[in-house]
Amino acid sequence: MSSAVSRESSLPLPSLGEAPAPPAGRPRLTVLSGPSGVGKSTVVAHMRKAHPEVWLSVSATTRKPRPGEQDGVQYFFVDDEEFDKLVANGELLEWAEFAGNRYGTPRRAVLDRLEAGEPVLLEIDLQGARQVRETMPEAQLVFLAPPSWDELVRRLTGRGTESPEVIERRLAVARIELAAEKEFDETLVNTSVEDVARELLALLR
Ligand SMILES: Nc1ncnc2c1ncn2[C@@H]1O[C@H](COP(=O)(O)OP(=O)(O)OP(=O)(O)O)[C@@H](O)[C@H]1O
Ligand SMILES: Nc1nc2c(ncn2[C@@H]2O[C@H](COP(=O)(O)O)[C@@H](O)[C@H]2O)c(=O)[nH]1
Repeated sequence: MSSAVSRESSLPLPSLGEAPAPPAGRPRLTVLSGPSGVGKSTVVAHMRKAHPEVWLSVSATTRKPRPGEQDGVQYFFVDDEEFDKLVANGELLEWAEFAGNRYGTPRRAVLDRLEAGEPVLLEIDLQGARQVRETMPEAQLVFLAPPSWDELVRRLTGRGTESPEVIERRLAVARIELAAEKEFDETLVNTSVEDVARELLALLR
């Protein structure tokens, strides 16, 4: 995306508290992906503040916790050996290496929720989204896009959680992820956290 490109969000919807009830039928697995720093966690946290019933899978990762992150809340923080075991034992629904660390979705918790008839939300990278598409083609894939490339760089840098080297690495991956937007069923543009949270909630239901 060129720095000159600016994008607007496109799905006019009711307020966050007024989303329609889910239709009867099959529970849905929804994957939310998008480049690092676009605002996935921010949007999901905003939505879940108003709707704590929305179940979000907690991934396992070999990444070190950032200040304030707690084991079992943002992630299950594991070492390389533990991650190897999760993979070897088939305990991950999908997994990927992203910018030097590994991340994976614990399979059992997701399947339990789906079997109980509850919708499931995964916040994962492009490689993981592609794996889910292969193994669970009924899943809904949602891409969160930045309003512009410059804004993405601003957000990732402004978050202040990564070194300049890691930011460069994540931005290199971001170019690949942005080029894959067409693989997704829906695109939401994160101009306003409030608006996108509402749009995402409507897609989940
Ligand atoms: N709509 C928005 N407008 C301005 N800033 C935003 C918006 N959404 C998120 N941000 C900010 O952008 C930064 C990155 O957001 P966040 O950590 O949620 O991104 P992410 O997509 O989850 O990143 P990662 O994939 O690296 O985990 C945060 O500082 C957040 O406050
Ligand atoms: N394939 C997977 N990707 C995941 C998973 N959990 C998180 N992620 C993605 O990793 C990057 C980096 O996350 P960060 O917390 O270190 O900034 C981001 O795109 C996440 O969405 C997972 O289980 N599988």
